Amino acid sequence: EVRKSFSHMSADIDVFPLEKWLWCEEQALRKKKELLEEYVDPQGLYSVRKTIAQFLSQSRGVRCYPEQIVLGSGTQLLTRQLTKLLPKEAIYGLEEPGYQRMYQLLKSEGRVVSALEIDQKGIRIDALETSEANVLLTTPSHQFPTGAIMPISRRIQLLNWANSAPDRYIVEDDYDSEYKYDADSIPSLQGMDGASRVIYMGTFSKSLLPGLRMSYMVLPIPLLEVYRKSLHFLMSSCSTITQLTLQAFIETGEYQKHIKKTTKLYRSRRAVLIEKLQAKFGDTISVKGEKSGLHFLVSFRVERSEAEIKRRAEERGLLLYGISRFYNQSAPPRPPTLILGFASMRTTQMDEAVELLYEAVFR
Ligand SMILES: Cc1ncc(COP(=O)(O)O)c(CN[C@H](CF)CCC(=O)O)c1O
Repeated sequence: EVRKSFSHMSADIDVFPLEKWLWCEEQALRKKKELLEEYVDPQGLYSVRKTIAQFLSQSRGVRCYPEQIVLGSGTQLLTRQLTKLLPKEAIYGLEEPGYQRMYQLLKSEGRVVSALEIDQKGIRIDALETSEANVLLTTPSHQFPTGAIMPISRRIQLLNWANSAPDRYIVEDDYDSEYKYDADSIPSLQGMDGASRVIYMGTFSKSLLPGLRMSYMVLPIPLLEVYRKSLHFLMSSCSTITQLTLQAFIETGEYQKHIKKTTKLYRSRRAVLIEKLQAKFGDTISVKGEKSGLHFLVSFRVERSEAEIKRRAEERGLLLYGISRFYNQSAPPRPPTLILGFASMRTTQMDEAVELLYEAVFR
């Protein structure tokens, strides 16, 4: 149904290789069921972390030992654990616009958070340097939500920033980095970091399903030592079954196959949707952030406000998300801008969804 088809938070279950996943799950359960009798390693099963470390090295140039990986059921939960490893007087810098749930999480933890200006290359170094922030959360692969891809030059500046004062860290949130269309994949910041300044965050929510709640962070060795001392009491928050199934799914090559297949599918869904939007809206819209990831931004050169467009869409049964949800400490700019996801947008739904969007903007 077309109601949630523009949502950047939803996946398309019809695209998920359920039969293969179930086969992996059955193998895992039959061969390793005794692991379910006990609590496994708080960081997640070593064998699973080894598989993920190998995958990260090949796909993202992340350099780490399995020991440095911590599995967690969600990026937020891992970030909460991370704040307990960092100096308690740390000041957190987040991108503006940025991942508002991370901003809200840090505030709820009583942390000092400053929202920092970005440009078309991602976080601005001058904004970072004039701020008091010493822990920066950034999304260099595909800035969330604008889609900016951070070039190597800016990445080097960022690493220089992190190395020019003590207790500075960069949290590299690499969500949906598996999907690149018209841009070559730039290796991770973590792989360029020679000084244990980068904490790498990843998730299977975008490449597989958010419902699996399988995410991970890669801790630099010094922080791993703090983790082992201060968070040793935590039990793993990820289901052992899901861990074992994911391991089998990666080791049998099914994960790589799925990424290839969905990259092709999402590339074409994205192209067809943009074509239909441009055919319908002409030069009243501008699209950006479509070179990678599972969503892009559309700005509308119209008088109507974002809130008004959202409301009229909902009246017509179409759920929309506006850019203002990602502004934490400043007002969103004009013109009204929406974040349109295409991972769960079937091509058969596009005409209806675009028509409803058009009515919400112009009727
Ligand atoms: C920047 C960013 N880093 C990670 C995740 C993945 O988190 P997890 O599934 O917990 O591993 C998301 C997921 N995207 C959010 C949930 F869909 C968007 C919410 C909204 O827009 O309110 C994200 O945007």
